[in-house]
Amino acid sequence: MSRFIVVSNRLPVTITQVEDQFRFEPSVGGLATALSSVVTNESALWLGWPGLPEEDFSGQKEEVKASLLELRCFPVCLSQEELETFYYGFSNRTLWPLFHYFLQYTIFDHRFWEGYRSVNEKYAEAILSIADEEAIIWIHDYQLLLLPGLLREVLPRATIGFFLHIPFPSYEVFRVLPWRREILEGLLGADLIGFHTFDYARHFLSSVRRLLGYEHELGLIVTGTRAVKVEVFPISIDYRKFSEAPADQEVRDRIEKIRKELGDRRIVLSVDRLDYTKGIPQRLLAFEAFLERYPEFREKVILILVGVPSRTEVEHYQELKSEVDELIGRINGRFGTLGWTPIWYLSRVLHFKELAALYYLADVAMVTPLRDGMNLIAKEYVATVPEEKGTLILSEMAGAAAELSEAILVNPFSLEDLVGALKEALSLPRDERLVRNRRMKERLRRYDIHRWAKEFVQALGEVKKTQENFVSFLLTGSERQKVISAFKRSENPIFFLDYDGTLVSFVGRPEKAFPDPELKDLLRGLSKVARVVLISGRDQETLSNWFGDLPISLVAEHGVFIWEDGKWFVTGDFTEDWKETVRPVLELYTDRTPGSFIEEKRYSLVWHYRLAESELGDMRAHELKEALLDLVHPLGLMVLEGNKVLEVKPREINKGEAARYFLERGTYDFILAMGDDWTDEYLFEALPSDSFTVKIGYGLTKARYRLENVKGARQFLEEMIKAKS
Ligand SMILES: O=P(O)(O)OC[C@H]1O[C@H](O[C@H]2O[C@H](CO)[C@@H](O)[C@H](O)[C@H]2O)[C@H](O)[C@@H](O)[C@@H]1O
Ligand SMILES: O=c1ccn([C@@H]2O[C@H](COP(=O)(O)OP(=O)(O)O)[C@@H](O)[C@H]2O)c(=O)[nH]1
Repeated sequence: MSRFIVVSNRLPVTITQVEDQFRFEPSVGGLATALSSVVTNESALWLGWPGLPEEDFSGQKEEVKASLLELRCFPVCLSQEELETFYYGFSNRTLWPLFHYFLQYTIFDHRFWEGYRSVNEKYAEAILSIADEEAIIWIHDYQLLLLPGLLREVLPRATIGFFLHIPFPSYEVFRVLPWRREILEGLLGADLIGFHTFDYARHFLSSVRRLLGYEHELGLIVTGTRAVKVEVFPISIDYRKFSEAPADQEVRDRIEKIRKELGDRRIVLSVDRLDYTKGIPQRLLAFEAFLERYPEFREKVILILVGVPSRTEVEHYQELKSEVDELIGRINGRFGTLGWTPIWYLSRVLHFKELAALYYLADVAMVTPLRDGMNLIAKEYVATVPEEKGTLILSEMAGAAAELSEAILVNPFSLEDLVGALKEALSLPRDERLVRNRRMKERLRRYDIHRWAKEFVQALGEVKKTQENFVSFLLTGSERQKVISAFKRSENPIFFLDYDGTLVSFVGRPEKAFPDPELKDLLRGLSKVARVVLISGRDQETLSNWFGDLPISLVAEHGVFIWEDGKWFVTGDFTEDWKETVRPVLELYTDRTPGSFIEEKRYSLVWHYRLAESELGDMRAHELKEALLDLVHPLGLMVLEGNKVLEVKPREINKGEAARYFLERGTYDFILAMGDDWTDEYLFEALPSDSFTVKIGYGLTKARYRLENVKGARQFLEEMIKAKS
């Protein structure tokens, strides 16, 4: 069994076939390049696709597998058909364009989706063959969005991290995906989800909230069953490897050779996979416009354009290739002279040393994608180029722009911006270049790829610890029997039961959550075997209308009123004059938040926002709470935060105080309390330590136990009745 497993669609090595020999070469692409320096540990294994359809090596599968295992790579072999639907289909004709805001290129095809799901399942099976609950599994990128959820079903305790290398689009774009919920649920199988930038994380959190209804606090999402952390980790590079490359003899020789060929011409460098997200045609058009507008630079500048063929079976990539070829031909034909070709075009993969030589030589690197998750070329260039020499032109739409703010930042859709940036970059004084590069180099040196990986893995461990605070025991198995046996032995038991969210589920309007006949029977049954106190935030009238016919006690408004022997009495000397001061503030927020409304109780005012648009509701609730804090304190009031409600009420009223009223007037040898939200935490906290306290649902709690939902709570209470009969 392996301890640390990295999973990505592409292994960091790709198989290529030369005659009947297989060669294993490093894969190109940011992810493969970045992570290859992370999986170095003996017990680590990298699982992924080796880059060729399995039909191409079917006769030698075992041999290939063995060679890959020696490199600590565990292959997931994919057939041509699987690649069609999973890789060229859903991954690169649906998710890739959609997540990069190319809606016009996005195809929604059910066949692609089926293929995507089944290949994700195939990955899950492969992982399960080498991992158990103790494993740390780090999954990468958009090809495997369902994998965390699939693994979680089988390994509920495993440590699973997920990192997305491409942008997560705004909710308005993501919402068009027909399988948007499945995708989010798949991701939420992870313990930690990482993004390159704060904006991507923000977009993800917003989609989770709007589509699945899960809130978050400082990036911690609490679903019905788990806590998942969302964090920002901008990927970096192996800084040392790049900064030290120019000292390597082979790199020096290459530099020398190119320099000789170019003389003192200035170099503008452009390196990308040939991908429509990279803004290559726009860059070429800008270079053309630059030569046109500034003739003094003709013959003095060369654009070296490296375009690495990529995803060549997808039509938009083929179209891009033709477009780039044509543009280069046109520009070279238009401006070229016998001694000067304006654009040198390399349409192949360059190896590290070739690339390093170009980075070293380039006066300007033009990194102007229309959208890019991060873009490592920008970082590699800054790390390699001498500090007094290079200038980086960087697109605002690349994740890297969030860190490399000393670059000349451009909007890649603006020809004017691009042309102006080229002119500025080629004219920047030496000192200015030095200052800018030093700052960027220092940042990359400190936060390199090792730090990135280390911080992610560390954060993964911390999430696991945070989760422990959430997990009061699920009330199952022997623990459940223990509680039931204690109840069976008791002679004078008491149950404190919350109503909404505990005995009935939430609905849009509170008055609609009335008790069903089964619940009434359940409470009647319970009242025969224990003293039952229904302890709620609801008003007196509702509670006595609904439950007045049962032999149970009722607590209304969190403890203001108690119903015993068929009548209500008030538990303290409360006033309501404060309402005139507080009500206008609540009204102001109600007017500003469609869907919200005020509920007036005898001694409290409640602002409900369950029906408001979720993000707006949360934002307004936050603002309202702030606005109320200063106001309520001198009035002896407090603001209580419940489930999509804010309640203003006298400070001394809470469910804990209400429970004390009963405990001081009787001797009980078994105390059970059940509740689902913050108002019930006062109850859990106030009870003696040997009480049996149960939180319904998942969340931070003082309760000893947890039950998953209303259904589970009712089932448990049924068992309690049976135990005594
Ligand atoms: O595997 P391919 O389909 O050939 O594509 C190559 C890789 O492209 C993408 O790279 C992304 O990750 C980089 C590192 O985090 C980031 O700098 C860049 O902005 C992203 O586009 C893709 O995400 C990888 O999965 C591919 O392997
Ligand atoms: O000829 C090339 C072109 C690119 N790369 C590597 O490919 C990666 C490209 O990563 P980036 O994040 O810029 O974009 P991606 O291709 O992942 O979208 C970088 O690490 C480059 O060093 C390479 O090895 N040879």
